[in-house]
Amino acid sequence: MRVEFDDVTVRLGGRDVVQQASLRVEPGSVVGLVGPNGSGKSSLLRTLYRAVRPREGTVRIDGRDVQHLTGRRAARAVAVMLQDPPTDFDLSVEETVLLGRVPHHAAFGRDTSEDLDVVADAMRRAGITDLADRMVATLSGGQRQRVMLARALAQQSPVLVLDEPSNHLDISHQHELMTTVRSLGRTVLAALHDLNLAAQYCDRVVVLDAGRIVAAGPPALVLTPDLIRTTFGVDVRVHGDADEPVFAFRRLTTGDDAVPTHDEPLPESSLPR
Ligand SMILES: Nc1ncnc2c1ncn2[C@@H]1O[C@H](COP(=O)(O)OP(=O)(O)OP(=O)(O)O)[C@@H](O)[C@H]1O
Repeated sequence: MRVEFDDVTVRLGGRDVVQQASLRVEPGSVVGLVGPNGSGKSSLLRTLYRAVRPREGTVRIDGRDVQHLTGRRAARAVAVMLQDPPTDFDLSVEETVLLGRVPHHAAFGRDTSEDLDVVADAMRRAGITDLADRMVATLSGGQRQRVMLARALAQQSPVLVLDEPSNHLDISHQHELMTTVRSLGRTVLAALHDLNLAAQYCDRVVVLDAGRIVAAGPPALVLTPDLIRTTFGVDVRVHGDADEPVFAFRRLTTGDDAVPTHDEPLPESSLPR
């Protein structure tokens, strides 16, 4: 399914935390949202799964305004894996992953054998089969995050939203997660802090700064040292191939040139759309 943000502005706490964001995500592509803390990544994503209503603009899935979908249709279309999974779950891992099937049930419907198969497959993909009977509240942060991935996978929605999905995961599970996500063939929007993960696994990256989309395009074209320095205020050395850059970061030290601003021209490739 195609996802479109058309001139979206989000106002929270009396401030426009997302300003006139326009973005088109093609069906089956993996798009990474990157940007400093507070730049608006989560707020923009929240408009897609209707946790926030844009003050202006429209968010569409396959041409339909998400605000006009029924709750059930919206839940079938978009699954969400949040940044900080809840810790107060009084459910087992398997019961939690089964919650992903709810949008597929008729009212008061029971779990079917198909549900159980989908859940088993989702747990296998998320590497948590051996945790199936554990209570979620007893798991580590990374294990809990993988449970939330499995729940989102079990939802079988064509659009998947991941909000900083890897912040509790060790390095191996970070790569496993992104490999799994890429293999699904679904439309994926992921807020990511790790630019190396974004560069390696995303078809496109979208850079937000102070609520505005300042660049969008293929990672190797967008994530230039200049843009990284401007947006994140760090110096970067680029290793690896031109197609698959690997970044090493260094804090700007006193005496470095002043951090440039986005008023300076950005590479042409980086223009949104
Ligand atoms: N409910 C709210 N009320 C008021 N302000 C909010 C609310 N939620 C978010 N904000 C503000 O909106 C801005 C954007 O926040 P958002 O969470 O979208 O950023 P982010 O890029 O996802 O940040 P991070 O990388 O830290 O997760 C921040 O300044 C934040 O403080």
